[in-house]
Amino acid sequence: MVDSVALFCTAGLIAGALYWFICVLGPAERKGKRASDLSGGSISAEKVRDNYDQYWSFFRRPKEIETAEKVPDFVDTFYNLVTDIYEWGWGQSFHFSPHIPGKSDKDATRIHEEMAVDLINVKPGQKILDAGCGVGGPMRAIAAHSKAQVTGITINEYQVQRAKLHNKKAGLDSLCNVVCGNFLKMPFEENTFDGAYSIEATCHAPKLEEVYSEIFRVMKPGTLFVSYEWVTTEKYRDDDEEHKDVIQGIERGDALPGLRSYKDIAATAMKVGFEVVKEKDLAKPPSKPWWNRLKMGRLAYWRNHVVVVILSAVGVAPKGTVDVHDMLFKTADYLTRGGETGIFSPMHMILCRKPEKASE
Ligand SMILES: C=C(CC[C@@H](C)[C@H]1CC[C@H]2C3=CC[C@H]4[C@H](C)[C@@H](O)CC[C@]4(C)[C@H]3CC[C@]12C)C(C)C
Ligand SMILES: C[S@@+](CC[C@H](N)C(=O)[O-])C[C@H]1O[C@@H](n2cnc3c(N)ncnc32)[C@H](O)[C@@H]1O
Repeated sequence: MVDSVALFCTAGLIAGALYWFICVLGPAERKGKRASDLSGGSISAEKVRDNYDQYWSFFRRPKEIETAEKVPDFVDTFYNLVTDIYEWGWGQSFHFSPHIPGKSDKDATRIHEEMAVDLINVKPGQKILDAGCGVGGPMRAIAAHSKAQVTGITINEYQVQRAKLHNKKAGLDSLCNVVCGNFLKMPFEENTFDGAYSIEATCHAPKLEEVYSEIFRVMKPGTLFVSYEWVTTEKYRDDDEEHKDVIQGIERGDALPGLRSYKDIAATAMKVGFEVVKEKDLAKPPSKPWWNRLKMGRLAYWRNHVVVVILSAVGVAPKGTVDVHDMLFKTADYLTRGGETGIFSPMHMILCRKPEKASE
């Protein structure tokens, strides 16, 4: 009798601990995405592994990535694979921000987002564009802070669903609108927006010129656009094998058709007709390292790895989730090396104005 009570209690304890380990521990945000909800985005569970293989095949045939028309599909596949893992392990804002001593990661993220909308100087009620909006973390912070009407665009249908759900839950759906589409060919009339911003998203465009000229087209004359760009810095040397290895690692783990040099950003903005108001690498001192958060998370990544392996084995998470998680695990390391060596920045800020007159 005593033996069976002990057995029952032990089984209960183990089940409770497993539930806590898998379902409760882990989400980056309070009430955020749980490990037990990991999916392949818009891809059905049984196709996740195939899509992961297809993602990698782009890198085995780099010419495919160079063919600009294939890139949006490749990026869409990537975000089907990673969106849930990002939300679970990072939160609703898919970008970096400088570490701020004494502030939480959540506050540092929000401050970095609010800075973008403060730079473009918009008034309550004005219409602004978020080019590459993810699941809308920045959009909600920016709408709440500025009271502007934000329209986000993302290539990934699953992100649109997630963003709309979050907007509604946050009570911000009257200020935030999300559409599925390609930022290289946006479904908006010219001269529509009173401002635009893009946070760590235009790096996915095969040609920066194409996305900048499209953003330029939909902005009203005299309005401002700010972008936080992923770039190689002046410290990057393409004859240094270690540098090349780090940058290639970042490209492969983050669906990038090719990282650009910081020098190309302002040149491209001017080429499409923008006037450059300000340009600054926000990662440079006195900013504190943006990669601190990635490094500090290492213990949690190991725990996440165990959780993902268990959930895939029992069929709760799609097969292939372990591979996707491993890919992110590796990219975290490349990104950290990029930050520590100073050869890479994910926050090269450029602020541009569309001139009042085309000839200005
Ligand atoms: C701007 C882009 C995405 C930037 C970041 C939001 C993501 C880059 C690398 C991602 C992650 C790496 C490690 C993952 C970890 C192994 C897992 O357990 C939990 C999620 C990670 C922390 C994940 C979270 C998002 C990133 C930091 C790109 C794509 C242009
Ligand atoms: C790293 S996420 C950043 C999301 C958001 N800015 C944030 O900080 O949370 C990059 C975003 O760019 C979007 N994106 C990439 N290429 C795109 C394209 N061609 N058209 C529209 N969106 C695109 C992705 O779908 C994703 O939402």
